[in-house]
Amino acid sequence: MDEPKVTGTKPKMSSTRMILLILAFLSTLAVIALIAVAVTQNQPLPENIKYGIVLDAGSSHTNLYVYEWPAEKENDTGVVKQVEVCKVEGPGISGYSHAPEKAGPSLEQCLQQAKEVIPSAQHKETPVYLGATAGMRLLRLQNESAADKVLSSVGNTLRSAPFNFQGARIITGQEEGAYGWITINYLLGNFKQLINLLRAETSGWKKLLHSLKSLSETSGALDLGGASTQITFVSKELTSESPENQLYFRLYGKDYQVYTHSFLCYGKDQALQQKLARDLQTVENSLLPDPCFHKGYERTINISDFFKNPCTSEKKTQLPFSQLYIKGEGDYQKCRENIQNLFDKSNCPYSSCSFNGIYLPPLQGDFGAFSAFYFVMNFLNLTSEPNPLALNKVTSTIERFCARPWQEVKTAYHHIKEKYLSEYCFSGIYILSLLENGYEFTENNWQMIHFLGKIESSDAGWTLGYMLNLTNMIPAEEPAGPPLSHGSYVGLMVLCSLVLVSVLLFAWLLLHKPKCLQKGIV
Ligand SMILES: O=c1[nH]cnc2c1ncn2[C@@H]1O[C@H](COP(=O)(O)OP(=O)(O)O)[C@@H](O)[C@H]1O
Ligand SMILES: [Ca+2]
Repeated sequence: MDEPKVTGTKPKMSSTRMILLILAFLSTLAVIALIAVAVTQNQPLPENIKYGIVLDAGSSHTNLYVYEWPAEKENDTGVVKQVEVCKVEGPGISGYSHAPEKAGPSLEQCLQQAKEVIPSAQHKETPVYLGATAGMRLLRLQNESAADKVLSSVGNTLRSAPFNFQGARIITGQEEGAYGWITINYLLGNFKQLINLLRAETSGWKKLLHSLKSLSETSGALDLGGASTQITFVSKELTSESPENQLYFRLYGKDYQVYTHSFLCYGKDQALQQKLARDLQTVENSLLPDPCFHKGYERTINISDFFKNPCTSEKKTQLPFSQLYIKGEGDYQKCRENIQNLFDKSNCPYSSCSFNGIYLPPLQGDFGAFSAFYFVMNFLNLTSEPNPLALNKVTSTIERFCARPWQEVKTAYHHIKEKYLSEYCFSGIYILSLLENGYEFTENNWQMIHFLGKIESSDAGWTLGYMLNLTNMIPAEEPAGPPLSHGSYVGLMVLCSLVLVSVLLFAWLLLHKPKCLQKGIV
């Protein structure tokens, strides 16, 4: 008798199917286990936080900054952030020249605040640096021994704090410019290489695209203080005509040729002193009508100490009065012409200059403008981002603000310190003049300037760059490390697993040959 053919082959087919089914089941289990292990076993370790303190001893006041970063990642870019800022009461340390022993104790309140922010177990290992800028540069020129005494007083106070004292010194204008440039580019993520982008877990697409755009670009830095101002940017001019303005950096495996210059006496407070010293050359009596102050505003100035300042001493004249009475006129145009005289464009020994015969290569790329550039423009509502205002809009706003009578301004902004409020008109016009007449920004590249106070949670300024450099946190070469972040690693594992499942499914479909495949429906 013939055995029915079908019954002999049927058990063979179903055993293959069984094996495939078991395989598929086991693979799925394996994939689930793989993902579970990846998620649980590869959790980042609890972070060990480090701290650093920098005091910015500026001409007008001192700020203390506390920074923190995860110890394991200190060579990565963009991991250090500001966690505290404390404004020291009273004047800048150069204001203690008549009582230097009081300069140090003035810092104590802010040091106390730093002690509360940083866990006490870490006080001893936390470095503290003090950098003094143009106020102390001027004091050193005027009275070197007074400057030394002030520095030794602040040094003594910092040494007696529980932190790791690393020095109190006057930084050069070049350093101030360079560290400001490093700070903003570090915070903007401009030093990030592709590998860091892959590691960045928190950045969204927008940030990623921004970083990609700026992979090969950096932002220039414009810093306006009370006593000096700095301009720093990457210049594409290969040979520099003025070596003292040229800096070379190798950061995260890339070379940067950076132009920088610091103009002493061109911070906004000293620029006002310079302007008044010029006005005093032509004044007929002790009454000075001043177009840079609001109509109705009056101020009295003591002449006796006025010309002791190195920024005004060249203009010293004998005057038959000891006090000068300033009366505001609120006239934009006259003030602008007045301020313009501070920028001497008459001689340039190079192919191009800013002013006073100082070399300036062609302006390049975006600029971050911070410190008083930001304070003043922010007060005037002229910091609009991401679409900066056009130059003519900026000019007309400042013109209108200067034309407002002082009584009206005072009433409208009664919460603002009179010292600042009375000078926003002058400062606004000075900023325009410095950028337009001094550096020759035009309406075409004005919008490349971005007025910024903070980047994420950190203030724009030289202090962060100073600390990064002194703690060796910016390596010349890109640090080696795990190429992927925890998030990217898990993501990749999931992706691989999905591919694996799809392949297995496909194999099963091929072997199983469901009817729809055989008929060519799928
Ligand atoms: O809130 C503010 N509004 C206007 N100006 C401000 C404000 N805070 C600080 N400033 C000014 O910013 C400038 C900061 O200069 P800084 O003290 O850093 O001098 P430096 O950098 O030349 O040594 C000073 O002119 C100070 O008056
Ligand atoms: Ca400053």
